[in-house]
Amino acid sequence: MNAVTNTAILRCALVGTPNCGKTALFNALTGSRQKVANYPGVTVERKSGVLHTESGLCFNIVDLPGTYSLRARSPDEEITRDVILGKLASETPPDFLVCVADSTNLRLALRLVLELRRVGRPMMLVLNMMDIAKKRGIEIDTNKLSEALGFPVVTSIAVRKGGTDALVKAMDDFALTRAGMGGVCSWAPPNAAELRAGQNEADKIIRAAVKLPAKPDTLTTYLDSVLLHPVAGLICLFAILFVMFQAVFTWAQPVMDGIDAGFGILGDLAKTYLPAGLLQSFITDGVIGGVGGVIVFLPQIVILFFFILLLEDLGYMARAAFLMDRIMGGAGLHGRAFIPLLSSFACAIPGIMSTRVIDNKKDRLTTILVAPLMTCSARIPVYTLIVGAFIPAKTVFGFASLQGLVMFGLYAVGILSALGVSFIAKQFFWHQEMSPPFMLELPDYKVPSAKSVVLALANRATAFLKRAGTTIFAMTILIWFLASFPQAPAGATGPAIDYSLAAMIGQALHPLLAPIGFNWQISVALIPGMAAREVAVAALGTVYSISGGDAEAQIGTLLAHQWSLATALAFLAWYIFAPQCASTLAVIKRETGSWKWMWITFGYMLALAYVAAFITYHVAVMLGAG
Ligand SMILES: Nc1nc2c(ncn2[C@@H]2O[C@H](COP(=O)(O)OP(=O)(O)OP(=O)(O)O)[C@@H](O)[C@H]2O)c(=O)[nH]1
Ligand SMILES: [Mg+2]
Repeated sequence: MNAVTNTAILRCALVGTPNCGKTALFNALTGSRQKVANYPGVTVERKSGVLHTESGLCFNIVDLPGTYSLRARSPDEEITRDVILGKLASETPPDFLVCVADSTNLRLALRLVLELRRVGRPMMLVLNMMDIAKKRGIEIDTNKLSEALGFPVVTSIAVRKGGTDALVKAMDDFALTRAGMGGVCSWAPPNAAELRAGQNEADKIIRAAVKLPAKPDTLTTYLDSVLLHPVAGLICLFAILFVMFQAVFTWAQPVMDGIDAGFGILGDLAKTYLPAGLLQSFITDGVIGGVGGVIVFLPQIVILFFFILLLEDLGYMARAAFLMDRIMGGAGLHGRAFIPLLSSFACAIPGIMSTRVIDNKKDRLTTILVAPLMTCSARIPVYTLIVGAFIPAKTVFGFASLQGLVMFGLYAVGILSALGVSFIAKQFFWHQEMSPPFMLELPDYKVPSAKSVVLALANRATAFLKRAGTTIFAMTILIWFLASFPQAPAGATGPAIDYSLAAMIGQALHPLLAPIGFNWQISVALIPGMAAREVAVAALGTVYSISGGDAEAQIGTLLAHQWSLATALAFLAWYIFAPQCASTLAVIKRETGSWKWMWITFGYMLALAYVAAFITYHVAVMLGAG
């Protein structure tokens, strides 16, 4: 046996069934901040991190997507299988496997563990979620379990401080006693008899080592009787979504006003202390009018994510998927599409990536095709700006804010059009094939951990601010430059911006966009808006403040004076559909491996955007909103 030197790096992979807490363990061991949530299929990529233990060993830990078996069906499960079997050319195979099991669901876990044992890689087992198992009165004899399995077994609580100490110690011991790990690795898909034998052995081991309580988890059973009820459940789902959107609109307002006032003071300071001229214009019109105009929306984004994170951690998301399965199935969407589509409320990019959990290729493509129609958080600034400027802040039905309702409506149109497009795609591309039945394990409800919600929120907020400071800032500089140069000739009478490059570009595009009610200022905001949707807000802010709008006025007030209601509504309609985000298109190309699907998405969204804006504009004008 080779001796393990203290400088050796040991590669280990975290393997287990979906939702057993692999990523929570990975984060605890390596100090990473990968996404953890209470539903199966959160992790869809391999991620690695490093753990240095007190004894001086160094582990390279790989977190993998969850899987029930090595007979991979979906792209995320294939990643796990390939890493375990060492089939990835780009990656050294793991030295050993750390199997992670949900202690409250050992039967499922052991089936995978026994399958993994046959692969022949050195392995150990971690019984995670021991806190929940204890609370439920599940008793597990780890010594007996280890004896029956033939490798070490330890317990852990991934989400508690110190909850992984025993695991780290066991990993150290394991590495030191099994120096020079390697071993032959082979795997062939098990046949029916082998599968049955595996389940029998798992049951036998459980009988010997586990004592289950007489009473199962009553809280989950009780909550599910309401939340999964075909009628009461749907009512709850819609009530939750309604509260969420009302909150995004009303709770955020005071903080947004505060931030806005802050930028107002900064603008005044810049005006007072900077000499009038290009630098002053750059700071007030470009940076404050543009980037500041986007940062104002941080509170709304934080509130939206707060709700999403809470529901994810609670274990509600998989229930919502279950409830929506019938409706989605009618539109030709697989039940498993729900979570990817829901993640797309945050951003279409992780949404599209999480379609990897869908095993049927056609179902996966349909989901990718419609994911960008879900209202991502980058649309929030655009929607809020227009809704805030054009829809009166009234209370209707005695309790609901009209602006909140309109916002809810915009989201609803996004969802309905996603259902419509998937229905048509199903007919058009794959002639209504039957989807395989929907199977998604429902996780137990868990009390969300305040720490993980706060950390995840901080992550989201930083990401948003970083975007504002990079992409949006860069695009704002571009717009400011285009809108400021060339400068007006001496003796010019009109506003300086009319002589600028921006005006030239805007005027050139205008004939194309005039039929949908867009003026040249909007036209010029659309191209840099491809970098990120919020850029449109920054761009309008910059263009209108350079146009010599009242410097003190908020961009919303300016727009309310400059645009007709019909134009504002057409702009909203455009933003529901427009393929305004280049990164989303790039991810579609990467995930489908073809340019074709990227162009199909781009084309159909552009066509929908144009048609929707056209109809909205002309109907609004006919109704007298022109
Ligand atoms: N109470 C408790 N909750 C835990 C523990 N470990 C994980 N969780 C929670 O269990 C849920 C699932 O955790 P994840 O780490 O996302 O699970 P995963 O195995 O990575 O899931 P996939 O990536 O979907 O395969 C989350 O809500 C975690 O906060 C634990 O030891 N105790
Ligand atoms: Mg995970």
